[in-house]
Amino acid sequence: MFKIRRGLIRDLLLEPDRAPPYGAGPLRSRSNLPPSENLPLRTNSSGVADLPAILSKTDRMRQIERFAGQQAMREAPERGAPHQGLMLILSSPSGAGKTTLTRMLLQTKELDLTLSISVTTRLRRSSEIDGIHYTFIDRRQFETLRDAGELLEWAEVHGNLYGTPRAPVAAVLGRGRDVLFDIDYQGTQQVRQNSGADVVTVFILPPSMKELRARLERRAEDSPESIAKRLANAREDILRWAEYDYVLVNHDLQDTFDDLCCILTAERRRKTRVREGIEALVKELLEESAIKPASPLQPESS
Ligand SMILES: Nc1nc2c(ncn2[C@@H]2O[C@H](COP(=O)(O)OP(=O)(O)O)[C@@H](O)[C@H]2O)c(=O)[nH]1
Ligand SMILES: Nc1ncnc2c1ncn2[C@@H]1O[C@H](COP(=O)(O)OP(=O)(O)O)[C@@H](O)[C@H]1O
Repeated sequence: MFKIRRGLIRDLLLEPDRAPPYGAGPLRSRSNLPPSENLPLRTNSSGVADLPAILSKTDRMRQIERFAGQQAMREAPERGAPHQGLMLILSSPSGAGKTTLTRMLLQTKELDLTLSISVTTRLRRSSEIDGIHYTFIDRRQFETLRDAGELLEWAEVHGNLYGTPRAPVAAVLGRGRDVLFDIDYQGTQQVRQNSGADVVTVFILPPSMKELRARLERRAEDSPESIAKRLANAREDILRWAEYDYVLVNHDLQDTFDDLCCILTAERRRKTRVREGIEALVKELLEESAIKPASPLQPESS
């Protein structure tokens, strides 16, 4: 079962500044939580978390847990070379929740995801750490990287430049590990063109435009002009939903997170991604079934 501690959800929804950076600190195990924390988390109609609460996991997630060993199987040396990792891309209009979901995925160590840290010319927000959420660079540095071919993809979004450094992504994928991307539709198109079968794309929609605006205002990280620009650009973003493999409506944060875990698990188990390991296992099964059973014991002569 993939567990998120209650405090993390509260921090992410209500006090994003207090949320630990990506991947920081171990999660508490559910069995260590006091009983009052073992309650399902739901957000109310205004999108604010009802507390106290937690994300109990449902049978759906227990099924996922049963398959948790598949990553190890993909990498088992005796079953052949490690499979190339997959690229999980999240996109959404600004404020729909992809940064929050990214944090939850990274905090869930069992998922074993590595974030692709983009470079950007945007100004750093107060809640962001250079080198963890983004690497903040100026336009000249960005253009140097881009012109040297060091970016896997890049785009201009809301008047700023964003790009994915190529080398770290290749290194992680080459070790058979999966990489998580928080990039826009333009970047998604470029990655898909270059990396086709290894790419899984998920589009996150807000439940309503009213709620999208409310989330951007509650996040309180951008100027009113910047929020207005993000809302104006949301129309164009939203229209891109059909280009994605999966589309989720982020009404309840826990439900959306659960759905993402299901998508990731199913995609990891695709026949094309586990073929080498399964072929080796099937060979062993066939060899084992061909071994003749030992002959029955002869009765001792008196
Ligand atoms: N193409 C591309 N888009 C990116 C990259 N990094 C971030 N973005 C997108 O840029 C947009 C703006 O991101 P950000 O400034 O963090 O604002 P937010 O979406 O309001 O949190 C979002 O749609 C991100 O997904 C990148 O490396 N490449
Ligand atoms: N399902 C949800 N219900 C209520 N608030 C949410 C939900 N998902 C995210 N939020 C909040 O909405 C705001 C914007 O989310 P964020 O993850 O920063 O969006 P994005 O990265 O897509 O711009 C944040 O304050 C976050 O805590």
